[in-house]
Amino acid sequence: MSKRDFGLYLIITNPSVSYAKIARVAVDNNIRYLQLREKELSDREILLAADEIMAVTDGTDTRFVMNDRADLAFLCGADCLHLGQDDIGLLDAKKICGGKVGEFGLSTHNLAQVEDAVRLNPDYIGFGPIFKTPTKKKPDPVTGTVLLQEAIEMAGDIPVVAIGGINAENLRDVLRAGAKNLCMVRYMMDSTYLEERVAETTERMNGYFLFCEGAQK
Ligand SMILES: Cc1ncc(COP(=O)(O)OP(=O)(O)O)c(N)n1
Ligand SMILES: Cc1ncsc1CCOP(=O)(O)O
Ligand SMILES: [Mg+2]
Repeated sequence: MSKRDFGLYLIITNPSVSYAKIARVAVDNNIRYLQLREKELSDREILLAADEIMAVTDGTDTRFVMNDRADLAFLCGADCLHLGQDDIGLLDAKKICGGKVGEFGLSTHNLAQVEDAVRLNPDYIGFGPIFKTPTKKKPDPVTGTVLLQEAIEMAGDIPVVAIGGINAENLRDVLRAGAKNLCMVRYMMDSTYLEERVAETTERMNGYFLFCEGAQK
């Protein structure tokens, strides 16, 4: 794992427990990025949710990420903004955020997009959907793990977050493809056992990384 990699990335979408509880679990488990991705809420509700989360994450190592919206990221003072292919571009987002938002992540769904994203030097690149997922209303075509491996190689030093359809059953396939960072939206959000799922997934990931280090010696 390179210094820039961070492991598990948490995204909040239709959670089964409160925002404050998720933020507490993220902080206690040293999760570096916690993203608010609520597609059905009003802008006002998103800002209220952001306040609830940042009341817990502020001053910790967990960075609060606003999804899609540079204006809301600026208003709530998010640590990071995540932009998709249909959102405003990174340079425009930086103009809006005026230095108040320190980090930026970009979504990609194929290798051409990864190549473009690398040129913009974001703090991380999301890549997927790796597998079929119902979480996104209009998902891009499934990439599979072979393309994921190529995306990770292409991104070089920039951390790649594998996303889309990842669960406890296929986690090992994603790790075998070389993923050092990944996100499981439904698996984490559909359960009231979030704490257990985060701890167990982090343990499995760290166990796999240690196993790989041992095999290289
Ligand atoms: C870490 C991370 N990776 C990818 C995405 C997906 O972003 P996008 O393609 O813009 O889709 P929506 O999440 O906005 O539906 C993400 N949010 N986070
Ligand atoms: C936001 C997003 N971007 C690509 S796939 C996806 C949804 C991931 O959700 P899940 O982990 O539940 O498949
Ligand atoms: Mg988006």
